[in-house]
Amino acid sequence: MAKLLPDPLPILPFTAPAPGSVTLPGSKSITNRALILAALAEQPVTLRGALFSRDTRIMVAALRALGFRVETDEAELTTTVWGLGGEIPNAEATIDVGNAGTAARFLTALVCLRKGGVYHFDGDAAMRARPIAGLLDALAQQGASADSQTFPFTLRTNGLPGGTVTLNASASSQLVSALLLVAPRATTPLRVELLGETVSKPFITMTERMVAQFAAQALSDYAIEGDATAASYFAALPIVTGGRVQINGLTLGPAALQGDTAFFSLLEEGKLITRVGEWVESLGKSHKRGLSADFNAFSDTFLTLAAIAPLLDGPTKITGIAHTRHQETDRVAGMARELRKLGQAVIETEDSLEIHPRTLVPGQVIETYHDHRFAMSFGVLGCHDLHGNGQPWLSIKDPGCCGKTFPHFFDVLEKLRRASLA
Ligand SMILES: O=C(O)C1=C[C@@H](OP(=O)(O)O)[C@@H](O)[C@H](O)C1
Ligand SMILES: C=C(OP(=O)(O)O)C(=O)O
Repeated sequence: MAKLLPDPLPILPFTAPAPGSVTLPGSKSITNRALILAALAEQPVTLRGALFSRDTRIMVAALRALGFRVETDEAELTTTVWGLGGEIPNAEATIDVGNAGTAARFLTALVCLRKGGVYHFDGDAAMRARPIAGLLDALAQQGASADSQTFPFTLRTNGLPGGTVTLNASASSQLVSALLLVAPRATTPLRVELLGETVSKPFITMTERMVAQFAAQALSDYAIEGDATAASYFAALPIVTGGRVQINGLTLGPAALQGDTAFFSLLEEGKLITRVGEWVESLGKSHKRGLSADFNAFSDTFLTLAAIAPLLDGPTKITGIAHTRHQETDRVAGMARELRKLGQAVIETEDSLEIHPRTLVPGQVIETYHDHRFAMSFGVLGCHDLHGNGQPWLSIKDPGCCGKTFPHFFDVLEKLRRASLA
């Protein structure tokens, strides 16, 4: 467990360039998919390099509530799930999905494999506003019935007979991924016909590839990549502090499962960073021009760029992010509000933000809206030495909310700062 942080947490700026090394936590998206796929396997599967965070603990607790045997070893970063080949042991369970989108969507589809099951789902207040209706509608076409189209709901399940279902996944790609994860266990082939446009497409490809990995052979071990979204904060750090950071555990290239690695290419093409092996290096002051990019395919990283946009020359324009208004919080509105508090000029549309850098206003407490990405993104901005004397000028409210995906984030940042002074 991460140690208790002061709330609000003043961020100590870096007074020297940041040469240091970080090891990424395991990917949230891969860990929570692998937990589901391991539960569906015919044999025990051990996940290695697994993430231990609020979202993955929620998934483990839910699998146990459903009757699966799951053993975790946090020191070793391993989790073993005794797969039951598509059987869901418990016919009735109460499942708390917190604010984990992956758990919410994937478990809703998983329990439908059980004939005659009754499952009571609920989550955080924020989850009650997040999209699930499209998935419930698709599952209803397979014989499941829910007593509400939003959390909380009780889901009565009837197995997955297969055939064609229609799905509107314009709100979240996780609705598609949820069906794809369980489809191989349907009685006859299950075909998903998508209605309308889908967001966050690389996450659907990740699901397809992982389903194929688990289907190809009876796995006993599965290695989890480092979290590429978490890596975005350490890609941004040298832009803020100068110097370079070594990022261990990031998988790049064609083998990479995570589309969020596109953030690195964006910063490289924008000449904000350069990469040599695992090292990410700032290209220095003269190159710090604002960027324009469509973030639809890797939107979890838009907050990382938006938060450091005040330090870039000229405007930064971020498009393709309307769907993020229905995530942990309304991320577009929240980001505009926090940047304006810091004195920035922000033009907000339904699906975009344009940030025009202005002189930063010190002494602000950043509201985090129970959203880990606000805490971590503005945590990186706070590393900028605004006053030139190493004194904090920005604080983060509820910094512990980073525990959703990266419980030790602020410890890692502080270690890097200390390393920069050595
Ligand atoms: O499938 C996944 O693991 C995810 C899909 C994306 O969500 P949406 O499809 O809701 O955009 C992403 O934002 C989320 O952090 C993880
Ligand atoms: C959108 C996110 O999470 P979730 O899995 O809850 O959708 C995120 O981690 O940025």
